Amino acid sequence: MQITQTNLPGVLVIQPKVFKDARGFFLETFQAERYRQAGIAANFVQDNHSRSQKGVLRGLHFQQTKPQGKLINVSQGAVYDVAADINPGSPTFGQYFGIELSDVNHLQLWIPPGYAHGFCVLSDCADFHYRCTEYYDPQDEAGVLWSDPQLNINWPITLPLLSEKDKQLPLLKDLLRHSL
Ligand SMILES: Cc1cn([C@H]2C[C@H](O)[C@@H](COP(=O)(O)OP(=O)(O)O[C@H]3O[C@@H](C)C(=O)[C@@H](O)[C@H]3O)O2)c(=O)[nH]c1=O
Repeated sequence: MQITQTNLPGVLVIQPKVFKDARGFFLETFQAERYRQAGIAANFVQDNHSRSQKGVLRGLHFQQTKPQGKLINVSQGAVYDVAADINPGSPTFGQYFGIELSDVNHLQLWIPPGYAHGFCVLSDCADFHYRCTEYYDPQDEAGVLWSDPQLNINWPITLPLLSEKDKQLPLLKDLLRHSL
């Protein structure tokens, strides 16, 4: 497995070792000791799977007091996945990292607790999996609008399909003003 650092502190791209043979392929999507050695020293408590159709965008989401670290992979299809630094105290505040994750490249993304996260679907359908370091808490969840000009994310789609909740997410500047 290969680990690549990104522009955001702690956000890592993981290329697992893929064993291909006449039957298909095999790969380990998680192995506690090896991922710990790679810098992902996390206690995972919840596994999630969402399926989305082409053009869907979910995000940008985070939990406020119990932030979730997320270890992400796509088992079917392709997505553009984004971690955004929304912490005003961070040297990379306002920056983001985006990467295509797919069932062809088998890449994984590790997003430590504290970042906002979202993705959009590039294939007809995508099965999106993520392992979290904190339990989901609907009272604690928050978000930033996907098209926030301050983040200026270069999404590979222009007219995404959004949940009603995600359409109404605030801009980062308004979120920070209210949390002061
Ligand atoms: C995220 C989540 C949702 N749900 C429920 C709540 C709701 O009825 C339904 C759909 O929830 P949402 O619309 O919030 O799902 P979704 O928009 O897919 O939310 C996810 O988006 C990505 C980008 C993330 O980073 C995740 O942390 C999570 O926020 O599933 C759970 O039961 N557990 C969970 O962990």
